[in-house]
Amino acid sequence: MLNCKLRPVFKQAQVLSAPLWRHKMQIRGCASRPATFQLLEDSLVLNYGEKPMHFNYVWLRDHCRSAASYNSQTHQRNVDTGGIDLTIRPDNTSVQDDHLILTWPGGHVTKYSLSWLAENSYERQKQSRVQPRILWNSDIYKNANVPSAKYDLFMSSDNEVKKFLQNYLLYGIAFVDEVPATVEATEAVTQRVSLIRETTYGRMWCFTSDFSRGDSAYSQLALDRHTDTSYFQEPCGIQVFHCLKHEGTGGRTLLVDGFYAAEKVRQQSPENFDLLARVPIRHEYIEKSDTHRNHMTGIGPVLDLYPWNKELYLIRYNNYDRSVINTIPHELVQRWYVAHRMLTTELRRPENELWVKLNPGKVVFIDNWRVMHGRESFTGLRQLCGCYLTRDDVLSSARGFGLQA
Ligand SMILES: C[N+](C)(C)CCCC[C@H](N)C(=O)O
Ligand SMILES: O=C(O)CCC(=O)C(=O)O
Ligand SMILES: [Fe+2]
Repeated sequence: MLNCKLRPVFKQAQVLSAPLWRHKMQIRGCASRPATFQLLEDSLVLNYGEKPMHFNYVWLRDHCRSAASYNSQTHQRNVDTGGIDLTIRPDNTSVQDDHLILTWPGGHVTKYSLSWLAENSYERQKQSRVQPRILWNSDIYKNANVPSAKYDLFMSSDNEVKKFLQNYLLYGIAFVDEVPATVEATEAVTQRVSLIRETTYGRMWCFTSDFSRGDSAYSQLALDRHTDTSYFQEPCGIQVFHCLKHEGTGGRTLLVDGFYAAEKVRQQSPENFDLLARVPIRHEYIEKSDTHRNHMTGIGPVLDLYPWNKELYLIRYNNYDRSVINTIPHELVQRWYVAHRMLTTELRRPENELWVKLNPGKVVFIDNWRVMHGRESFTGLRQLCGCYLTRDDVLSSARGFGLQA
């Protein structure tokens, strides 16, 4: 938050393109910070805090929070945006008691608190992260000693769920221990935080190395680090695993923070990072058997970034399911492979690998938009159950607890 004691420096003259006309007004109340504004052709510039903020007039009318314009019970807009004159400008503008007051042609009055405007400005959004995270390699994660939730408390205490979600948001993985080794208990655990996302694999799924589906997951083979359902237009947000039984050797789970690796690429080569973020590729899942017919494709870049602040929010990385590359013009293909190799090199550094044996009782939640999973080959009977969760509902639960998500 901006601090009252910090007096902002007013340098707007250099930053602004020549205004048609100017109106400056400075308010110095006891509790208020000084605020000045200028009226440009299509926007108002507010100096309140460190950097000038620009508010377009149509935007200001569109975001009016008066009872006529906005239903604060339902948090929904009443204003018909399609009916706002695109050349609208306020007839009168003033700052009083930490509020910006605009009178529009026709007499409608809009009153914004300056802190609301600052909070909701593009300039603020551009500087801030949507999701605070702690990026990790194996040592960072282990040294953080992140506690696992315990089943009993997790099922009865909302505060326990809150702590769990906080860890999940920060690290992209979180564990619940002492869960009864049943599908029902696993399902009950997931329902403390979200809704299950049903897919072609089922709602709650239980699988073993029986080749019941046309996918290498249903074998005893090792699986390299990857994200799941990269062939969905929106890959599943969260994956939950619970190993109900393993009578044999091997089968440890590999976890790698894809964002840690991607940020290493960003530091070493912004060009490679940019290429991975810009070039769309396709993933696919084709299954043709007597019992299952599926053909899914999803198209998107390896790295998805928020356009306004370049924050990474999703990684698609699955060498098994990556489909024919025909979305990259020939002059970029070689460069794309070089960039992809740099990411692969980072993802494969042994120090970035977190290996865990999922024994019965331990349920892991994995952010499938961030953290890659894989497994070691194994022998014997190994039964895993789990599900995918809808990301929107996990984040909604987190926000319900007041967490930033
Ligand atoms: C988890 N479960 C066994 C149900 C499905 C596995 C899907 C595997 C697929 N290759 C992918 O990466 O999406
Ligand atoms: O068997 C495992 O541990 C995980 C396999 C896998 O990658 C998956 O089911 O998505
Ligand atoms: Fe997988």
